[in-house]
Amino acid sequence: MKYVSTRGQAPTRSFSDILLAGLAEDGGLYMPESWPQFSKDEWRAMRSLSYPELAARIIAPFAEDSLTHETLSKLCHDAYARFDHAAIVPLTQMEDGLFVQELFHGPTLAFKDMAMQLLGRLFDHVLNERDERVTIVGATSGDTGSAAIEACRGRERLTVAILHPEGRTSEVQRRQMTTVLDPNIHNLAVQGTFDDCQDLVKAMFADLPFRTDMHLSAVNSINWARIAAQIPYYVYSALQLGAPDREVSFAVPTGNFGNVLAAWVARQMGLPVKHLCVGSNRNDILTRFLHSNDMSTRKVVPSLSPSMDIQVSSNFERLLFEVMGRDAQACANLMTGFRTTGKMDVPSKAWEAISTLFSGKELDDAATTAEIRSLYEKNRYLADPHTIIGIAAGRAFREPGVPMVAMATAHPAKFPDAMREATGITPALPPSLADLFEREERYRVVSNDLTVVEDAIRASVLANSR
Ligand SMILES: Cc1ncc(COP(=O)(O)O)c(C=O)c1O
Ligand SMILES: N[C@@H](CCOP(=O)(O)O)C(=O)O
Repeated sequence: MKYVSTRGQAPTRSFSDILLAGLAEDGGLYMPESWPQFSKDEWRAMRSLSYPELAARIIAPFAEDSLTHETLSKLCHDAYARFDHAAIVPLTQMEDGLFVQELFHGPTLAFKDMAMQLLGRLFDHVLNERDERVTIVGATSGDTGSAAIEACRGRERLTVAILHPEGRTSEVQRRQMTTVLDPNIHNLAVQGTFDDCQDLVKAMFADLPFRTDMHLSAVNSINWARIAAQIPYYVYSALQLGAPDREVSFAVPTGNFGNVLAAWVARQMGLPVKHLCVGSNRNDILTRFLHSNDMSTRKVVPSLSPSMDIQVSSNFERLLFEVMGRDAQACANLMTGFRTTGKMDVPSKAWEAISTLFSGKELDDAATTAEIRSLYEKNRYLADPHTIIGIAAGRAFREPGVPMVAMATAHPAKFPDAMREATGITPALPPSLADLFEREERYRVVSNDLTVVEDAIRASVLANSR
């Protein structure tokens, strides 16, 4: 499979090239040239596969120019060996027609492990083959950072610098990042929001001398490999619920739009996905857009679901590119306009195509707490403040005869204060993290300034190469 940029001004590349490149040189996001297709019989045959085998089968067509099936299969088996549930992504019925799929059984207790455990191994494999090293820069609102750090710690060919917004993650999330003291891991607490961190990452990629010097690479969902590795769990639950002989819908709590985009990709590949429902907190740019074509940024408000405190959803660009008939120039114009004005005038035809398939529901903090409490009282199920937003969205748009699967994106123990407030229960961290609050922390506070951040990263790379 070859990959093209959504902005049309970067060279077409292979899977391993885009794995290492992360963001295209023209500022665009890489997309596969075409969508791999599976026939109904091929989907049916996947029902008997274990999760790692299914993941290898789904990802293979995206990576066939770079990895043999045997290599990919081995990497998938290794990646999911560390998960603490036999099913990897267990599916539970919550109510009539409403299911919850748990994606948080990996080492850092959030759905990011699903892709990141594979990504760390893919980086290692490709860099060993090429005898190269890279510097990974990532932005996190709480979960991507710890998942990336856990997947990349101690890997010789990787230096990792993760930017998080100072004081805007939960304490558990921060400590999961800052207590990892391996010499190749560097945490920067930026005095700003997640959107500032993401802007800094994109600005580092746009600074070509810095990008080339540092051999920059990305672990955020701007990296296509992240999206590819998030597709299999949608396939897994759809097959369990009767696909390809029955339609299924998904509900996903949304921030950077990477998770739900993977569900949309599964649909592009022929999986019968009827509807995609996204949930947001008060930072509701995406749900506002779906309701009324209002894609305008507002000030980010801290919420009980900090990982979704995002205004600029990177992956929306990929969807836009596709629904505008892959017109890269039109896509580039819209993205440049959005960056300068904070408002995007999505053509009405594109908006209609998107809002026919996607629906959105917003929950403020009070509603989030009430929903956590009510689900616990009815089902004795503890849903974290992100997951509950997806469940509420799924419930709102459920249709008779079409199973709705809501994605449980984080373990409730990552957000103890919110859980205690809603239910009176403080969920325990698993034994691997039981001493998290006694561990030493290491991070550096930096201003929201490109030069300051680049200098800090240069120093980290130098220190790691000694
Ligand atoms: C727990 C949790 N839920 C939901 C989201 C939103 O996912 P996405 O950014 O892929 O839309 C995130 C952050 O990405 C998260 O960490
Ligand atoms: N919510 C995310 C934000 C970054 O998202 P990504 O999927 O693009 O890495 C986080 O937890 O950091």
